[in-house]
Amino acid sequence: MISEASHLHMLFFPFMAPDHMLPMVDMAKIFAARGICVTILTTPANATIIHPSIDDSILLHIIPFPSVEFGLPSGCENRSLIFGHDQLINFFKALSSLRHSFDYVLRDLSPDCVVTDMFLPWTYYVATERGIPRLVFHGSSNFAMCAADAFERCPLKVDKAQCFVFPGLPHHIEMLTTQIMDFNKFVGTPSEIILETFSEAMKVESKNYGALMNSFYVLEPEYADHYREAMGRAWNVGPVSLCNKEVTNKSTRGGEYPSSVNKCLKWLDKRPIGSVVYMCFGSGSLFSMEQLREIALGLEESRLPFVWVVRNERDDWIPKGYRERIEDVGMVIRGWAPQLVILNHDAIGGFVTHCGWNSSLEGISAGLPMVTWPLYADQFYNEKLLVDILKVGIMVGLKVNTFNIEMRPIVEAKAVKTAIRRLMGDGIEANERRRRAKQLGEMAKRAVDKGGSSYEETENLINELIDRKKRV
Ligand SMILES: O=c1ccn([C@@H]2O[C@H](COP(=O)(O)OP(=O)(O)O[C@H]3O[C@H](CO)[C@@H](O)[C@H](O)[C@H]3O)[C@@H](O)[C@H]2O)c(=O)[nH]1
Repeated sequence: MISEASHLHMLFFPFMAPDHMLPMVDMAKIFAARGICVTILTTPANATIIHPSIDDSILLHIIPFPSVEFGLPSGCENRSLIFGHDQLINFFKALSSLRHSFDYVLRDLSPDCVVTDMFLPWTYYVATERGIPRLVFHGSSNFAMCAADAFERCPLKVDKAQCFVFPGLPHHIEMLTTQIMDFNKFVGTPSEIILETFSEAMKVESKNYGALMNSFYVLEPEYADHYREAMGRAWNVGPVSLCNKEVTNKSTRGGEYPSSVNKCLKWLDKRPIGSVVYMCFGSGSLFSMEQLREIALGLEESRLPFVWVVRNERDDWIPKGYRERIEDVGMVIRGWAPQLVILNHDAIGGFVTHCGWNSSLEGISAGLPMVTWPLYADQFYNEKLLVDILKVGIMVGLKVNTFNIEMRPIVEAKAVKTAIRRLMGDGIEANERRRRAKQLGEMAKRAVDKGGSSYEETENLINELIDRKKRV
């Protein structure tokens, strides 16, 4: 039946932010590689980021983005360029105004289905009015989705309680209330726009055709099942980043081939296998100067080789004489790092991550044990999965889920050093963690290979859509 795939047309419309665009473009590539006719819908500035990472098998359809009309600087079309609440509100308003353009695109291209981001809930209504099924992409793990759902449904949320036990989940999961992402805290604050978008997304959640998950069944089987029982149909087609096989694919994933790739590879090639720690906190996480200084000292005191990605632009956190002292052991990358290239280099032996879902899954796919350092959003859920369920993580011990840099307790250099040394050590505990991580990495690769669970789930969805197309 898959030979009929070329007649099927899927339209992908990612939310414009690196953490959502990267996996959705990977997903689009996975379906294109199976012979589906795939179009990615985006705006001019985002098209220049996506273009280097796709080939002719995928069409890019570009619609204008009304930045200036909504009080944003010209060309400001991606959440990574948004500063402050006013801009965030304007960005979401500008996004909603794309409704009409989206409708015209559906009219002109008549795709057989659309895959759109959860942050674009209005796409459900537009697609439904045109009789086109909408698949949603959330960007989170099954575990995080189920935990968030259990929390939202629970009438017994008590603000002052220290601990929250998630009702109805397959495992006994408890977390400090301060670690839970509670959108209700946004009521009456400038971040209310996120709560509104989230509420809109939840309204259509059970009406969607289903969800495309960037995960694989055997990673979190109880939660993949629980998601389907509690929230709706879903296809686990990941880890999607594994579709980037060559170094060039891995490096152009965030846009142009970054200049740091060759420098990084040269540096890593000189290190022994499994000896280097890689530390990165995702596409948008910034730290206070004090925290950066503590990290810098902790890395240095660990006496282990490291690659550390720093997104802050200021550099007054750099301790005196630091650059010279670490010259032979450490590499600090400012801005954007070729993460997939680094994680999959033999020299890397451990990953310090903020537990964004993409990074968590990329670490799993690379077979690496991790130090977990969650900051906000779903990251504390992902930490639970990595540490308590999969047992491949060591917590650094953060207890407050907050976007506010100043509200975060400081992790001191000594704690950074201790966590890293435990991660990279060669005692029984560290070796066991390493063994499990390696095993998960192999499972991830098997899942996306022919006959694996993600390969099969992708095929099942394609066949179902082909059947549907024949019926309508
Ligand atoms: O220098 C960098 C930094 C990031 N990345 C890539 O960017 C993505 C980052 O995604 P993620 O690890 O999920 O982190 P965030 O950017 O922080 O992601 C946001 O979106 C995720 C998916 O919804 C959530 O799980 C997180 O909590 C939320 O912060 C990954 O693919 C990385 O490989 C790079 O390639 N180079």
